[in-house]
Amino acid sequence: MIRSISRTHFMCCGAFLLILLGAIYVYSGYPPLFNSFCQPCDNFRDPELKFIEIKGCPEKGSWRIRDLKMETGVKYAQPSTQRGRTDVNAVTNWNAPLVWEGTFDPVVIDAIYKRLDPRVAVVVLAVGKYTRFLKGFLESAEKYFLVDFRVTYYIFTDNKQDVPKIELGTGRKITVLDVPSATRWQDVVLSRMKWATIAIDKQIRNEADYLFMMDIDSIFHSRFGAESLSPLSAVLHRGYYKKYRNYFPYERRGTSKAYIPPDEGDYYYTAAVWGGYLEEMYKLVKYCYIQSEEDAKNNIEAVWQEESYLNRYLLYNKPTKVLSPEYLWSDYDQVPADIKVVRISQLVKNYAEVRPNGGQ
Ligand SMILES: CC(=O)N[C@H]1[C@@H](OP(=O)(O)OP(=O)(O)OC[C@H]2O[C@@H](n3ccc(=O)[nH]c3=O)[C@H](O)[C@@H]2O)O[C@H](CO)[C@H](O)[C@@H]1O
Ligand SMILES: [Mn+2]
Repeated sequence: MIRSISRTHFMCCGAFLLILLGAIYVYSGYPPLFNSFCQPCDNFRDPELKFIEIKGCPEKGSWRIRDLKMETGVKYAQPSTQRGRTDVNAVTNWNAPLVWEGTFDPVVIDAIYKRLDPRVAVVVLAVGKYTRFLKGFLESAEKYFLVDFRVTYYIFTDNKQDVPKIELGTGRKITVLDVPSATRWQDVVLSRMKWATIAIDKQIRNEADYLFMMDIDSIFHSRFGAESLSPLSAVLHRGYYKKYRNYFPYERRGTSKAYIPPDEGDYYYTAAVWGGYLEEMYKLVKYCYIQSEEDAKNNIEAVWQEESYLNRYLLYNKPTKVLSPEYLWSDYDQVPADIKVVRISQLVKNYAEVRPNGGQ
């Protein structure tokens, strides 16, 4: 009798303990046990190529931008179901936001995303004479780029001594990494994919939740804020956002891994600004790197280097946010009426002087 009571007693205590532990686990905010810890890390399947295994994601991945929570008491204008931008389309045909000035309220956006406090990595190359662009880029980014967020600029350069000392805001820092010099600009722009892949593996994965790839020859002029964040965000190239898809400068040679057939295509995206979850970006930069290596083995260089692979990837793996050309304009071009704000703009530069092998 005593033995049977103590057995029942023991089982009850055990069950109670299990329930208690389960409750603690759920309340502590951990992801469900049987859900993947690294959702964005499934391998990428290119429709025409064989299975490409791109492994990554050893991270816990508890940070998720889809969490659209806001505190009580935030004061902002009521959103309208009737009024909004009518001169541009603010949604893609796969129902992702297409972000223009007037399609978001910065107060609401900041109230949502500052709570999440993501660690943002910005990867830029400044090889050869391009170190001259660092000062303007960094100083203007400190004024306008994700202000009050944690940002680390990863500067890849062959010229460490030319990296300027810039006063940085709280929570912001610069990490300088060595890369070799190059004799062709084409090699530099393509190498961005390789260095980003390696640096994510070695270092950035432990230091960032979100990653942007950017050109260095640019100046920020206005807010470039958290409205740009999503699992995978790409920017419409200013030169093609009103053009018919067959005029896009996609890679059209069937022999290249970046090939896009005629009559296909959504938008033409620039490779000068793009960003996303660290693991989404890892998949994408590694994809561009692997595909360009494959092409190189066959003596092919895609027509617009990494931009060509990026465009192929994004055609078959749609971005979750598309940013208007406000998120990368150019000082070469006049600003049309539909661009209400130039948030960042590429500088006019003397290509022949600044690049190791000249060229346009
Ligand atoms: C607006 C736009 O669509 N820009 C694209 C276009 O830019 P651009 O013609 O503006 O190319 P670019 O000369 O700025 O090169 C791209 C970036 O590579 C780095 N760099 C380049 C050369 C060099 O000697 N040292 C160096 O550091 C630097 O960060 C630079 O900003 O074509 C390039 C090559 O296809 C890239 O796709 C760019 O993203
Ligand atoms: Mn550029």
